Amino acid sequence: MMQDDRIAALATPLGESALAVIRTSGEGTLQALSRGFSRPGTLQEAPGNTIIYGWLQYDESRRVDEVTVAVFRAPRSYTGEESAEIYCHGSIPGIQKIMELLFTLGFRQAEPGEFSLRAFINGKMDLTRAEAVHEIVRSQSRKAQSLALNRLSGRVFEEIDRVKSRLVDIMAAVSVQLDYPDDELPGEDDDSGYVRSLIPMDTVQDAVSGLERLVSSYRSGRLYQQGARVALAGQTNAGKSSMFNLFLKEDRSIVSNIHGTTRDYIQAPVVLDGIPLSLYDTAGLREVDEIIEKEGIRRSGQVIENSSVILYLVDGTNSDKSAHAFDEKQLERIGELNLPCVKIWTKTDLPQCAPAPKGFLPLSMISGEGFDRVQQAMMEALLQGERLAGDGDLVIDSLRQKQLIDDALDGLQQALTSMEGDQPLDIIAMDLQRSIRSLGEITGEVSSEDILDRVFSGFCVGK
Ligand SMILES: Nc1nc2c(c(=O)[nH]1)N(C=O)[C@@H](CNc1ccc(C(=O)N[C@@H](CCC(=O)O)C(=O)O)cc1)CN2
Ligand SMILES: Nc1nc2c(ncn2[C@@H]2O[C@H](COP(=O)(O)OP(=O)(O)OP(=O)(O)O)[C@@H](O)[C@H]2O)c(=O)[nH]1
Ligand SMILES: [Mg+2]
Repeated sequence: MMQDDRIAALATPLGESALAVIRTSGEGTLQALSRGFSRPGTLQEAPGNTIIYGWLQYDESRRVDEVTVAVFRAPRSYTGEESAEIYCHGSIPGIQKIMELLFTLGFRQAEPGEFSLRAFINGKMDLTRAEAVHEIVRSQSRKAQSLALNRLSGRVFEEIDRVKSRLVDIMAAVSVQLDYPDDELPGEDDDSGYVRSLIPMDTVQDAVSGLERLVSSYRSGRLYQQGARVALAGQTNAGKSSMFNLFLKEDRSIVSNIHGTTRDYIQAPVVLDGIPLSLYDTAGLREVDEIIEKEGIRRSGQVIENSSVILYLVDGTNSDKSAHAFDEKQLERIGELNLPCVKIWTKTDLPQCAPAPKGFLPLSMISGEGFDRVQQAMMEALLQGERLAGDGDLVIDSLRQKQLIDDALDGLQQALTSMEGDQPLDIIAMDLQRSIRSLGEITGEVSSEDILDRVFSGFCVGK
């Protein structure tokens, strides 16, 4: 990607809307834009952070749209470059015509994430903030958006920077010793004590626990951003579709006492505790020869295998022994797949319902009794020991960041082991250096084209 040319992109969805925003950026943007503007002088002389009204046009007789243009002067803009935002009418052909005009004026279509890439290159934001911009746009729940806002305001950056600067201080002292090994070198026998005086264990331990906290927030970060797939499974008539409707608070899936009512699985989105869930009602499991139902069961099997958590329902009023054996076989298979599973005993409102066996949560779809407990158990299964994040918590949501923190932790743990094993100072220094490098990569202080490509290519065009 070149940084010295002018880029343009639609920043809002392409569709019918009251207004649409087209972003432009790069040195010479206002000069270029003014050649297609009804008031070229006004636009060129406009101070930064002002809005100019006028027409986009090839000339007086070939007008393209009536617009307002927001003017940003370098370095006071999102990208840090001279920029302009065009507020036009939100019509698809209108937008297309404006983009064509911009191309003839010397702008090119921006790559995905290119505005944010430029902001990073021009020192407007570090990589954790740039990733947060993208995470905000993608957030599917209010909680996910709040957590991404914390990151945009620099909370991840600050935490990483805090840990890193302590390690850098240690490295500085270590480097001096490595460069001038003869200075104040104590006796050979007392080497480890001297290494420990240069590298305070508790500072390294503190760095480890800070980084471990961040890594462990990743699971809930993922959960808030990506959500989870929840499959309702069990034999026919167990109450899966009833439960599906209970989740959605809507009569969405057909419920009947005829076994095999649901054949095609049904998917619906639902947000629970700020976590966007994809809920699947599946075909009841049973041995059948009928070809359509058989296919429905096969497809449901795939949905179940690909879910993050399974809610397995058993009809508590069914006293049939072979039915119980069938359930046990299914649960065994789920166990083998290593999928988290919540076992639910349904129809507890009916007098013929047997008491829920050990490990099963009782539930009545009619009264809703037990539903809170089931939802809670499902969340616990999804979080696997993590606690739910609060709005103000520091939670990471980038696999890239998580992997780099893992690398940094690895280096620190290695350093600690080497210290315990009284390894020479230069070996320990290499481990510390590796950690520092990984931390620098998280914020983008250390970066390469590859890294930047990986971060920004997933963005939307116009971001
Ligand atoms: N019109 C508009 N609204 C927007 C954005 C945008 O790019 N344009 N944003 C895009 O994500 C978000 C806000 N983020 C922004 C970040 C920095 C600057 C900016 O111009 N910063 C300058 C000037 C700051 C100042 O005047 O004090 C700077 O940092 O130097 C603008 C928006 C959401 N709303
Ligand atoms: N009393 C009572 N009836 C229930 C309960 N849950 C489900 N039912 C009834 O049980 C029958 C089957 O419920 P569904 O939700 O259709 O069962 P399913 O698991 O989706 O069945 P298939 O689609 O055939 O696999 C319906 O008549 C429901 O009204 C419950 O908790 N209490
Ligand atoms: Mg059903």
